[in-house]
Amino acid sequence: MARKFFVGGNWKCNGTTGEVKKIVTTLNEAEVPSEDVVGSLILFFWVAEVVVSPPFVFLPLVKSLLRSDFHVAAQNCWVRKGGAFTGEISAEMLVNLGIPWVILGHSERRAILNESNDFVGDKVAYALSLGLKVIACIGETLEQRESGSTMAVVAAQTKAIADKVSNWDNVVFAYEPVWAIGTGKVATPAQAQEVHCELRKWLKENVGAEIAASTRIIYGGSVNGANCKELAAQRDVDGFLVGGASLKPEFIDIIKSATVKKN
Ligand SMILES: O=C(CO)COP(=O)(O)O
Repeated sequence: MARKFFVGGNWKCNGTTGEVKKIVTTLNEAEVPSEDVVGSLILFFWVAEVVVSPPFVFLPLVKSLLRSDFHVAAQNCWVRKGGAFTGEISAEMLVNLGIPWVILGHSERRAILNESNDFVGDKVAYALSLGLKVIACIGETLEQRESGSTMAVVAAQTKAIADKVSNWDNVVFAYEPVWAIGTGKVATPAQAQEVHCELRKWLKENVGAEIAASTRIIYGGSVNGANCKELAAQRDVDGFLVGGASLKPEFIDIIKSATVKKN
């Protein structure tokens, strides 16, 4: 089955009510290839799945205003059933609010909040068990890349998730090299393709050929309107997780890169 191009916008810890409304208006007015609008068999391969991820407090507002062919994601959720965990948001709450997606294991949470591979694996498994769809983030630091351990790091992060997942239908991997996040230093198309290809190979060998072929691996790290086309042309790049540029109108151009022909 063809992997549908996926574009996620991670708004991180940004925005006021006014700014959020402005971004949603821009998205709602954009003409992009999308599921519901196109909706025909002939153009099926052409469409993109678009998911935006505002901070928790804006989720209900964004969900209520956003066009129906785009979806929303939370940026995190608690690892198990909710309860006495002050300051946390549970997966049950996301389900209750009708939030279909959640981003888990973002490098900012791994690095700043000390989320371990195991902890992220548990979160992914729990969120999936409640029916949430998960964007699972993985990626190496500059130090790890320079010491030649990129694939070992990415494989260990993936294994901690794979060990706890049995149904892969609702999993998208986001490969986000830490050195490319928010730095303006984007991975070259060849660097992105290399890791995506290796990761797919890892999935084939350790999970199964079918799952490796159908699971989307998207790239994140300084993606913008200018560099998205070259990246989108890479065979194993199935879309993007966009930070800074997802707050700007150029996010629309990034969505449109879904139509770029693969090399
Ligand atoms: O972390 C990211 C998306 O999750 C990428 O952020 P930037 O696009 O701002 O580099």
